[in-house]
Amino acid sequence: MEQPVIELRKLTKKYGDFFAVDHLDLSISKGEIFGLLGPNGAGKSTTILMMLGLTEPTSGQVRVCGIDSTVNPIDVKRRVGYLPDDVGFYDQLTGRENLLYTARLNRLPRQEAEQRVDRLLARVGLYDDAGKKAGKYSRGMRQRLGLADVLVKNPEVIILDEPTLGIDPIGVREFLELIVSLSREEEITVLLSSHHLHQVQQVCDRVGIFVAGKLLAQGNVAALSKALFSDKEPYVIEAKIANMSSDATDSVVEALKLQLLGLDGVGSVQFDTDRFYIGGTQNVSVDVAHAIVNSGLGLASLSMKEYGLDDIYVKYFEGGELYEKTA
Ligand SMILES: Nc1ncnc2c1ncn2[C@@H]1O[C@H](COP(=O)(O)OP(=O)(O)OP(=O)(O)O)[C@@H](O)[C@H]1O
Repeated sequence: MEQPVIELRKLTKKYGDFFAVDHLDLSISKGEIFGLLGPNGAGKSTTILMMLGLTEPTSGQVRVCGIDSTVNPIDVKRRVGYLPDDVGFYDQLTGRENLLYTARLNRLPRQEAEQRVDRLLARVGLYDDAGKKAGKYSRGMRQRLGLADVLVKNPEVIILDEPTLGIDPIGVREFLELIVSLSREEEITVLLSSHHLHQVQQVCDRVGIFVAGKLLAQGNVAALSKALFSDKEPYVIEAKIANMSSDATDSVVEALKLQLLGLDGVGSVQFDTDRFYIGGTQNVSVDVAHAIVNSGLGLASLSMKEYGLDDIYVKYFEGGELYEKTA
């Protein structure tokens, strides 16, 4: 198997007795867009600082592009573009001059630098504003200029720390689309740290849920719900019965409950007023629909709930109730 581009092993950072990052294991492959999702104070920025070699781990290992960030931070810096939530530019210089300055710091020959800078300005949609002073850029424009700035050195990895803070919704969408197309076209590995669930969900191939210094789970949304809700039933089907009026249907409902409970993958069946709630480990909606119709009851509607990132968010980030069924 190809070596991961980002690899953390038991990575730990303590401040006194406090674990800011607690034995973190994580592997990110080439070209992957990985979302580090966690509330404020979870330890995301500390983890990023260790990846960049800007702060030393208390214990554990961090390798980026096969290089130990703690031992060779300068080599890592050459290959990694880091975009913080607010990039510092020279406000009196134009967007283009700022990028050319970065190119000079990275020792790009002048002609190559000019060509690359113009290509990048066009790529991030700032070509027409390239002659404006950076100090006059909007927040969204600054972040796009920031992205062009990290791309000047042709990085293998881009690390973005809350890159969309303070950008309006259209700007956010454009920015995220840009990240995805860059990653796909140039096989750049992306680590996106954020506490915005929906943004992470929109663009990331995999997500890691990071709370109190620990990675609680990682994977795509389906894998995450499985990992985080394995104690629960991952599927809940709600079936609403039409014309529930007669007492005569009580016996039908009772018989149906037993029949539904007998279906493969069903763990629980509840009935309340005019609807069944069928919980289980599989999506059995077709079987449920057949059973209800065959019992002679009318089926008004059938809907299925799968645990998704929303539930994860409520559970881990807002401390609320996960899911409540009417008893
Ligand atoms: N230099 C430091 N000294 C002591 N504690 C620190 C230091 N830096 C960070 N911490 C603590 O470590 C924890 C993790 O902080 P970190 O900034 O990594 O979180 P985060 O997930 O990036 O949150 P945010 O989104 O708010 O930046 C926090 O409780 C923070 O107070």
